[in-house]
Amino acid sequence: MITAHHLKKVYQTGEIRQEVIKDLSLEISEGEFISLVGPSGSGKSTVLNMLGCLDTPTKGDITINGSPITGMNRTKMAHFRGENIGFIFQSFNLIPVLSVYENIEYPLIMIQNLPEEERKSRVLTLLEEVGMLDHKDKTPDKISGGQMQRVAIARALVTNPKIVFADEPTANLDTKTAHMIIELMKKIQREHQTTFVFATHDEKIVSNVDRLITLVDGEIVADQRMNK
Ligand SMILES: Nc1ncnc2c1ncn2[C@@H]1O[C@H](COP(=O)(O)OP(=O)(O)OP(=O)(O)O)[C@@H](O)[C@H]1O
Repeated sequence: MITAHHLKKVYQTGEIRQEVIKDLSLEISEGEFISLVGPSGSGKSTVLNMLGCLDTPTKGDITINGSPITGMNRTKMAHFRGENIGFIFQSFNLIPVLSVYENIEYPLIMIQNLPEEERKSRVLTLLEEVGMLDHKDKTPDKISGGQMQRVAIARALVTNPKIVFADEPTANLDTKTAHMIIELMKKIQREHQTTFVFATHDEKIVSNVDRLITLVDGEIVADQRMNK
């Protein structure tokens, strides 16, 4: 479903040139639940952003669901991302002036011709699924961090993406809430066959993954499939 071949990423900031990813190849199958671990600065976010169409590699090719995404122009890529990919961020990135319901509904505004009833039904189903139906009219400042991340998960899923990337989704949460968030993502992966790829520092919270990819200095140093 995702194939990345010989990815290279160089950041150029003024005079400083930093080769963060040198030569990374990776294949991800449909429905996998993958954790990308590694020390700070090892390139986890860079890899997620490239696979998730938020950034482009300096060199190399990425194909998602048979579509070559490297080479797409920005508009085409944004469109592709909107239809195929969900994102969850460390800092939740909810819109403060919108209610929980409206935050989840927001990505659907980008999808034209979606009947009002379908829109409403998707949002309500997800609110139920992430356990936030009772809080649907609150603004983000009235709910806890764990609840904000539940809303962000629902928002990432509302477009029915086949792939969800999560960048340190539990970093701002206590250990118990972090476990609950991972369990929730796992449940959604089981029920919807959504592919999840999440980056984390914390190997303790990844006991439930199918596959653990370890990155050091922009290179995959281990790629383990976990037996259950
Ligand atoms: N937009 C950018 N411009 C310049 N350098 C960048 C940029 N983004 C990341 N870097 C550098 O690339 C390296 C890898 O960063 P990246 O955020 O991908 O690592 P990470 O493993 O996700 O780290 P962390 O766990 O701290 O989030 C770091 O040295 C970082 O400073």
